[in-house]
Amino acid sequence: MTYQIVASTTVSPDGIALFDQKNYHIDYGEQPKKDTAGLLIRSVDLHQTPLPDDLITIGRAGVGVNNIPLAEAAAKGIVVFNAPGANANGVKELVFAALTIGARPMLAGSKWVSNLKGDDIGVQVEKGKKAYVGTELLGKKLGVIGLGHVGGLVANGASSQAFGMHVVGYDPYIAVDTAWHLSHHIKHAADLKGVLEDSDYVTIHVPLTSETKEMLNADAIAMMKPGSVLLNFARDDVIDEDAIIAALDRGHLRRYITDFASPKLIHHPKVTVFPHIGGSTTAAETNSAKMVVQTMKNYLETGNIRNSVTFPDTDMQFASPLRLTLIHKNVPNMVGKMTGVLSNYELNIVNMMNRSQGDYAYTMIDLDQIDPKRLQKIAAKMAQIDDVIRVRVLSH
Ligand SMILES: NC(=O)c1ccc[n+]([C@@H]2O[C@H](COP(=O)([O-])OP(=O)(O)OC[C@H]3O[C@@H](n4cnc5c(N)ncnc54)[C@H](O)[C@@H]3O)[C@@H](O)[C@H]2O)c1
Ligand SMILES: O=C(O)CC[C@@H](O)C(=O)O
Repeated sequence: MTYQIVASTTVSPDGIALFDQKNYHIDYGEQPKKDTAGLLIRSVDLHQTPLPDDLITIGRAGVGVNNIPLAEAAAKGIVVFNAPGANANGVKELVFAALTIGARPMLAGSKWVSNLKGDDIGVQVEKGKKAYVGTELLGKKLGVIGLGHVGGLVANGASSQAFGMHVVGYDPYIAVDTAWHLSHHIKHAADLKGVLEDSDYVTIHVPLTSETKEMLNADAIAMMKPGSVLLNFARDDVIDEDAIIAALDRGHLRRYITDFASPKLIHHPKVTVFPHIGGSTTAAETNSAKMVVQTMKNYLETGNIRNSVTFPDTDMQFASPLRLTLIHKNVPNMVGKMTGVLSNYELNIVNMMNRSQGDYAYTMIDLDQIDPKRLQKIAAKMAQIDDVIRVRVLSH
């Protein structure tokens, strides 16, 4: 079987190349077509894009999935994958550049130097450099909101001897594994106020969700220390832009440094904007694309799920000739109904797995070899069970 993949040209070719020519046909673009099995994208906004019923998976070569209509995808049985942690180091390094930019007026100094004229540039520099005196990060307090892959690296790095900052972190949903990797030098704040009130620098690393939308609004900014610097490499909408601009204008915030451009921000004298390049390093792009393509392929070929943001992880060895996979609602007695259909056809189940996550569940059923036409008939019967969303038949 050949799977049709639509891949964005912005995704690293090293990742796309993992779709072998024997089993995959690649079209370049960002819109799924009628027979598209997999859509591979970066930041393109899919909220207005119709998702065809036969689309099996969407891969996001990156972390943030706010550009994908997750609820619609889950309801249609489309499994969405991202690449957790794959670009975290790239973002961390840019955040350290931003912290240093926040401490020292190096961009303004560099701009000043590049506009100097005459043969005595060295003399002019030595005379004029007093206008570009900065501060140091050593001993300053950094508040980190969100201690996942990026926030964890930033917090650990800033609290290390190399930077010597006092770090306080806030993450009410921190994963146990992530918490294990945090330096014991990092203090934990119980609430947003605890991370904001004394920090000289605050950096935010949360996903954009309905809960985190405008998390840094006027009330939160009012809790921040006067003269502090805010960094946002997460998403534009985790802050209230007007509230930030007002706080900069009245001098409550000293600088806002962000990876997200907007008409109001780009010309503000106290704002530094990057063109969303946190994950734009060769390593980050390659890691993200390879990670997500591997998970898409694994799902398409074996039905196993890893790193999906919409469905639970499964890992069942594909040792029998045939596999049925069913995406269904997480309601009682689904397994009973499925096995009921199979027993009507007197089929022997070789292996089975059922996992649920929120409103949805996923079942994999391995079977011995049977006539392919008979199996298609059985799959069609399974698809008619109430609350079953999608049935796939896999063979090898
Ligand atoms: N600028 C870029 O190019 C770039 C690159 C990578 C990621 N990002 C953005 O940064 C976000 C974080 O990336 P990551 O790789 O660290 O993701 P992650 O999933 O590893 O970490 C996110 C962390 O935020 C925490 N969190 C969730 N809601 C929270 C809340 N209300 N308060 C405090 N903490 C909360 C989670 O518990 C988790 O630990 C991404 O979702 C994406 O939007 C941007
Ligand atoms: O450059 C990209 O694809 C987006 C990177 C980043 O915002 C992410 O969420 O991973």
